[in-house]
Amino acid sequence: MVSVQDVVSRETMDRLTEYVSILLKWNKSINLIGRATETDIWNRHIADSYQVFAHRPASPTLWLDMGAGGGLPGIVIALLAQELKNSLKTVLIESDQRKCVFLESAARALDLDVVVISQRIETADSIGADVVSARALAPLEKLLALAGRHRAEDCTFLFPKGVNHKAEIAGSVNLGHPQPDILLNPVNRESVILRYEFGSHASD
Ligand SMILES: C[S@@+](CC[C@H](N)C(=O)[O-])C[C@H]1O[C@@H](n2cnc3c(N)ncnc32)[C@H](O)[C@@H]1O
Repeated sequence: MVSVQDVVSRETMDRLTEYVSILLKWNKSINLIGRATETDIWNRHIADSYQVFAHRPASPTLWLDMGAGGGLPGIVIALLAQELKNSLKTVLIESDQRKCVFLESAARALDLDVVVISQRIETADSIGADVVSARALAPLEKLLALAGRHRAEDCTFLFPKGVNHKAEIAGSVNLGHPQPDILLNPVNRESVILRYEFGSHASD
């Protein structure tokens, strides 16, 4: 099993620990993560989010996480990016206003370069992101349509998906979408990360 502790600095680990503590505190009043997953939060949520970050393209500048919920993976990505000291801005779109209050509060407490947009993805102004992620948001065809309106010409999509990913991919390919790379997720053998690359990202 991959342990986040083994791959990030002590300082980043402390900041992740602070995020976990804020998330668990707010989870008492807002449903940010399933109660049953609280005791396994490092594996089920933090390490799982780390896997999305691990598959980023070279030097991303604007990362959009759609349906950010409690900041998984968006807040974790913004935290991990600080360690690399490259200037990544992270945009989180979330339609639930209470979750947006949480996201803004967590980003402030952790001093992160994060913009929270409290709107539906379908109606938000186009972001022009060079990375778009979404975890547990929607079926693949819908994700592709939502991400498509927010991407820059050169862009990478990273979508964690579960056991039904093969059927979802087949359905989307039938509708004319490209075949994604299927990246194994060492944290959870039943899940994968689907990667789509466009423009210059396709030739990286
Ligand atoms: C199942 S939760 C997943 C949250 C987080 N990504 C995670 O993995 O824990 C889906 C989130 O997407 C938000 N959401 C659903 N449809 C949306 C839309 N059309 N625009 C913006 N947010 C949306 C919901 O409010 C919810 O917080």
